[in-house]
This record gives sequence, structure tokens and C-alpha cells, in this order.
Amino acid sequence: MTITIALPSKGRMKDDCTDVFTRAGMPIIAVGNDRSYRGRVEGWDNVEIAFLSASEISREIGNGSVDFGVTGEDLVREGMAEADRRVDFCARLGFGHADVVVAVPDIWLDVDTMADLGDVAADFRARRGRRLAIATKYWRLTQQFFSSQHGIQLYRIVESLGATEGAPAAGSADIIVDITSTGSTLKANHLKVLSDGVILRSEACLVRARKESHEGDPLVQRIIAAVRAAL
Ligand SMILES: Nc1ncnc2c1ncn2[C@@H]1O[C@H](COP(=O)(O)OP(=O)(O)OP(=O)(O)O)[C@@H](O)[C@H]1O
Ligand SMILES: O=P(O)(O)OC[C@H]1O[C@H](OP(=O)(O)OP(=O)(O)O)[C@H](O)[C@@H]1O
Repeated sequence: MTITIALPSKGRMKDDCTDVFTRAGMPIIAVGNDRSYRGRVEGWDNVEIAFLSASEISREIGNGSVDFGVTGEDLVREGMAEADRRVDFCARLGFGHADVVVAVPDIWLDVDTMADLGDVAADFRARRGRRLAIATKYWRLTQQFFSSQHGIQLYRIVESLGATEGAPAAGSADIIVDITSTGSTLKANHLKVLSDGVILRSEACLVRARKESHEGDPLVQRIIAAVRAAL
């Protein structure tokens, strides 16, 4: 059976990903020209490469149209419910690190924890007659963290399509949930991360769609072993 692996075609993870596969003894070759979205692995006859964006990769793994993918854990967990039942995180690859965090304005001096934020949310409703507004593109992770993990129900999510950190200053939200790596964007926007406000420590992962056809397939095991050996 042919196994398809989806790899980043562009963006911040592309080069590191190519390096890992080279070290794994799986050198990636584009089929056709450099702009091609198909590739293969030199010496691995039954493996096909699909070049996609990091967010497309998480979607294609979720619907099972590829067997493996390299993408951020944040995108996989945001993109599907019950991720661990549907996919197997086979290896953490050591690049693409980013934390998904809850951040509030610096000037909220007495708000340091999620419990403090729960009080603020209740207060907003009681005194201002509206819900605390959270700007984010991570709807699912935010709902799980606030509602299921911290029992905070009084909030409203404001969809953000970019420049999330600017939302509190712009007045379109009170706080944010977004990724941070160096922390400089949060700092520039006068936001601070709550002490227990790290929702997920994400990095690039080799992710496998859980499929019955993979059981007992030696090629599937060989791919996982080769990538792990390269780390
Ligand atoms: N500083 C950062 N900013 C954004 N994403 C980062 C950062 N550091 C690591 N990542 C990770 O990189 C992944 C997103 O990569 P990238 O932005 O290249 O993909 P994409 O969202 O598919 O691209 P595009 O938005 O152009 O379609 C996520 O898993 C994210 O956690
Ligand atoms: O903690 P920092 O190092 O400041 O990085 C965090 C920022 O980087 C990303 O934006 P970017 O514009 O790089 O990428 P995007 O287009 O994927 O949002 C992300 O959305 C944050 O805004």
C-alpha cells in the first residue's frame, strides 16, 4: 500500500522539516519542478509526499486523506475534537515551538491567575451587564480551557483573523488567547500571560491518522522509527 505523508510547502516549518527527513534517511524530492505540490522520498518506493500548508495538513490528517503529516500540535488540537482518538502523535520534532496562552492587559494588576479571571468574568456580567470578550482564532482550545478545565462560562469569543494581540487596545475584546514564541508581540501590546494561563505547549509533530489499514503495516512502523531515530 502507498503511504502519503503531508509536509509543509511553505512557512516557518518547511526547512526544519526537510532537515529532519534528510537526517532520517528519507530525502525528499519534489516531483516535477520546485513549485510542484507532490514529491517522493529517494529510495522509498511506496511513499508519496503531498506539500500543503500547516493548517491544511492538520485538516487532511483529520479527514484521513493522508496517512502522516508534519504540523503544529496546536493546529491539530484546534482542528478536531477528540484529537487523541483520531490521530497518533508519533514524535515531537523539536522545532516550531509556540505556546497557546491566555493574556490580559498589563494594567490588570490584580489579575494573575485563571481564578482571578473567573472573578473578573463574573464581575463584568454583574457590573457592566456584558460578557468578558476573548479575541482568538483558537475557539476549541479556548472553550475547553475556560469551560471544561476552569469552569468559567461567562465569556464571549470574538473571532480574530489576525493581529489578535491588538484587539484589547482596539476595544474589540478584553483579553486574548493566541500563540507566543519570543513574547515580543505580547510585550509590544502591553499584555501579560496569566501564571496558569498556558493552554498548550506546541511544537511541530509527526502525526499519524489512525487507520485500520495501518495495523501491521511494516512501512508505517519503518517511517515512525526512521523519524524518531533522527531526533
Ligand atoms: N511565532 C510563531 N507564529 C506563528 N506560528 C508559529 C510561531 N512559532 C511557531 N509557530 C507554529 O507554526 C505553525 C503555523 O505555521 P505557518 O504560519 O507556517 O502555517 P499556516 O498557518 O498554515 O500558514 P498560513 O497562515 O500562511 O496558511 C503553528 O503550528 C504554530 O504553532
Ligand atoms: O511571541 P512572538 O515571537 O512575538 O510571536 C508571536 C506572534 O507571531 C505570530 O504572528 P506572525 O505574524 O509571525 O505569524 P502569523 O501570520 O502566522 O500570525 C503569532 O500570531 C503572534 O502574533
